[in-house]
Amino acid sequence: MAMPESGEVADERRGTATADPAVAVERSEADGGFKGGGQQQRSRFEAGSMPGMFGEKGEPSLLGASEPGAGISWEKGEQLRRYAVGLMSGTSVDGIDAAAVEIIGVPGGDGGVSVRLLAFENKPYPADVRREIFELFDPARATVDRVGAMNVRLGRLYADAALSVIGKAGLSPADVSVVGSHGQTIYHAPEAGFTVQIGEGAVIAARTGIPCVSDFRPADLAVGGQGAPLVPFTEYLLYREPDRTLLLQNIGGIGNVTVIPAGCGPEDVYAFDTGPGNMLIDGVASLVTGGALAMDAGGALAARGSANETLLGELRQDAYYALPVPKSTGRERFGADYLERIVRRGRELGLSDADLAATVTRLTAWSIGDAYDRFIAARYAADLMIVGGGGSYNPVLMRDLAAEMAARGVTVATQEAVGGSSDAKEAIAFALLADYAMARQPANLPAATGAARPAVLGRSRTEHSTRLGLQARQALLERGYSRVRAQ
Ligand SMILES: Nc1ncnc2c1ncn2[C@@H]1O[C@H](COP(=O)(O)OP(=O)(O)OP(=O)(O)O)[C@@H](O)[C@H]1O
Ligand SMILES: CC(=O)N[C@H]1[C@@H]2OC[C@@H](O2)[C@@H](O)[C@@H]1O[C@H](C)C(=O)O
Repeated sequence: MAMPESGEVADERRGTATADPAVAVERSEADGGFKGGGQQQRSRFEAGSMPGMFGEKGEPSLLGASEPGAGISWEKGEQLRRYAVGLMSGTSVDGIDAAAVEIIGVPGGDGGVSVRLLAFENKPYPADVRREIFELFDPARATVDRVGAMNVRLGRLYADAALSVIGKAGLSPADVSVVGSHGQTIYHAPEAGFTVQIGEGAVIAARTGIPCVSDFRPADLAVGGQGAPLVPFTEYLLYREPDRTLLLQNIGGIGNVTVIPAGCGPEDVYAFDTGPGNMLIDGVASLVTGGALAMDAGGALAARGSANETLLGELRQDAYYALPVPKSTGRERFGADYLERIVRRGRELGLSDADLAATVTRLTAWSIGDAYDRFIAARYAADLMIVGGGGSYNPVLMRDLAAEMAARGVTVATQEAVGGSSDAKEAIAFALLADYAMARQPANLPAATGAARPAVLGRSRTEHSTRLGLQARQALLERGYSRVRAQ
């Protein structure tokens, strides 16, 4: 989605936000940052990890006091403060979300970590890039030469997005300890043990001079997980509360929910993909306008139609909804072919464009309520559902979702309403996941992905010729980041 500059958005939203002090997400007055709450709970991941990483209070540091330019600043006895960039390109293929953040705390340490958003940007993909990515979703057209070329082209675009958001945050590349880049998923086949994200990390590292962590998902797949969803680990770190059970619902191309029980440890958190998010809504908007619209902006099309119960009844029968959790999905199931079948059937039933849009919008909302009934309600009564992702900007979808969840006694709020950012959340998550990767700390949640055990995620690329990038990495290594925990 083509978003305005983050500062403007944040300011505008701040005016309308109904900050809920009970939610464990604090927004900095200055810049819309996040700070993790509930960090007092010790966890399996945290307990005893990397003791003495920063020395006892007052002990001389390895590198002395704050070192501007080393990517971090650190004073005696203080916790490590560093800057990181997170890049996310989701299944909607709308572009690159880039977040520059400040991170304080020890990954995997007792005190937890806090993250503050410094700047956010969304860089829409050039039209030809978006078009070609859609072609690469078709395995027959995703030939090695095309995938290889796009891998490098995206690497360059990601690097430029990172440099841009770094500038916007008032930082220079030398200040940044790591870029975490999710990449663009072009195929996701967890049942076959693989997933493919492209956007070459080596290119990002070379072009920015900053170490880059990419390819987060394969390490989880390698230990039996789905490789998705990965954001729940960061949601556990940043959102958990002692007294309320939260559902964090993302509505991107695909919908996914994270269940964060009141007072939970990491082993209690679970998550799964609920089904299509905006994917079908975008698809209908595009199909009925001959490609002129990439989304149903403001839910305008759906608002003019009505959901058709016959078609809905048929779509609800899709086997995905009943599959046991953990589970993840993508365009392989809910992509172009599925959409064409829906539109064909809708036409048979005499539906207008607007009715089709209203029907797939209602289906997305229904799938989230249905997932609650099947996989959550018997275990936890949720206090609040916090919705992020671009779907939260679709008022028709939000209306339908609020109705679904009200029937189940669950209040629905947007990320903005609790001081977060629907746009920036996943990019922030990949900055934090990269920070954990640099610290060689596990960052998957086995209960979310189905992995047999925690795994250190990501593939690191370092630009060795860049003195400051290397220096930043050295500084992290010297503080114990090289310790690999037994798995
Ligand atoms: N103003 C708006 N009105 C309606 N829909 C919107 C609006 N803004 C964004 N969206 C929807 O949000 C989508 C983008 O959401 P988002 O960026 O969260 O997805 P993503 O990160 O690509 O997906 P995923 O989380 O599945 O990887 C758009 O494709 C569109 O459907
Ligand atoms: C394979 C893949 O890219 N999956 C995405 C997708 O988009 C939403 C949902 O499906 C989620 O499972 C995941 O992304 C988020 C960022 C995650 O890993 O948490």
